[in-house]
Amino acid sequence: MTDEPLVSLENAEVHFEEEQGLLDFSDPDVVRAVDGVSLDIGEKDVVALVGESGCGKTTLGKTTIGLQRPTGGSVKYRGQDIWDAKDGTGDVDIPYEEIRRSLQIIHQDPGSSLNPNRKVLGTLEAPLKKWQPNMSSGDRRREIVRMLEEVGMTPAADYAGRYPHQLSGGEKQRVALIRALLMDPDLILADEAISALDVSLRVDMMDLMLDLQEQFNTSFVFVSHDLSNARYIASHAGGRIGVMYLGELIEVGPPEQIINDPQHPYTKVLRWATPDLRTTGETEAPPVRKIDIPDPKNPPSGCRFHTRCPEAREACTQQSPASYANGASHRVRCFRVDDAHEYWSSPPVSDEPDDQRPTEAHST
Ligand SMILES: Nc1ncnc2c1ncn2[C@@H]1O[C@H](COP(=O)(O)OP(=O)(O)OP(=O)(O)O)[C@@H](O)[C@H]1O
Repeated sequence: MTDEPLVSLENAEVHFEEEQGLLDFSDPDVVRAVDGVSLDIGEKDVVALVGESGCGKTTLGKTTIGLQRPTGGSVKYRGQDIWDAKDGTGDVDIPYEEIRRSLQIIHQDPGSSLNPNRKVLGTLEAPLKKWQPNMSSGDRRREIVRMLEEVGMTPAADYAGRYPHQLSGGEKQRVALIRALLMDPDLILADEAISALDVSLRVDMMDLMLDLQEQFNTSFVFVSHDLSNARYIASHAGGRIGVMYLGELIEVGPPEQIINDPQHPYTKVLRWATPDLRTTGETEAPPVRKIDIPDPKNPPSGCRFHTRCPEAREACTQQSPASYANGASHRVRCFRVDDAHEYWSSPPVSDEPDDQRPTEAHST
């Protein structure tokens, strides 16, 4: 990693206002999809984002690559605020076009991101024509053949002439991956890029991404709801796992730390919920006080996990934990990593019904 992060999020938030009917005059509900997330991504870095459905992984991933405008905080590419570059405000050192090319995405469903009426050759020629207009047609084709062979789609000439419906799910995803790589990106967001594939093909696809990541010196943000897959990618790439809960990044660190010695009680729940990662001492019952996930439109006050957390104390209901450093590359949003915090002298929470507790929305 160089000193300047490739992408840097500072206190980023994305709050979505729910759509309302014309004759609804009340204030719209707001979903806090991403809240107060700070994260640096370096060159050749890999961050696997995990968490339950709806916790904000995709929104955070899209914010990281400049596809989602944050409603608060900042997102910078090599020190350049992405949205200042887009809007032409302030001193723009890196043009938006350059940022757009450098930050790419591959989607969960490659079928819908490939034009059904375009052969593979046409799909892959488009980015080269746009970003390398001086490249001769022959060189373009040579490059595409080389990439198809690289990802195991041989004979390449045969695959180049196929339409998306003539490809398997894994082959479509490989074409989407080549298309992103042909832009010569610095960072690729792989948004649940393997979840639609047959289980037997997922490891192959992850291995391919790891190979290409290494070969092209690309950084990856890998979004997954599966902690095992996140561990596989992050540990093979020497990267990190980031755990999200209700819009917040509650723990981020090296995979072996996150899996073998998680510090946030919610990370322990995720590990418990992943059968092949459960440790022998773990119980049959999930390590939570309550199963129900709170409504992201009305998240709990203080620590968002306190309503389910078996370790929660009164302090957790009142204050939102900072992101504490716990070693060089490990951060945790939980008072328990701060030996001096008043949490330790505060009484355990009583299990009164949630509706008797103040929420952020009600208490402000
Ligand atoms: N464009 C939008 N408008 C309104 N709400 C949105 C929008 N996009 C996402 N949300 C809401 O923001 C929250 C986070 O969604 P997001 O898709 O980022 O979560 P996720 O962790 O990726 O979920 P999943 O694993 O189910 O894809 C959810 O409550 C979702 O309904």
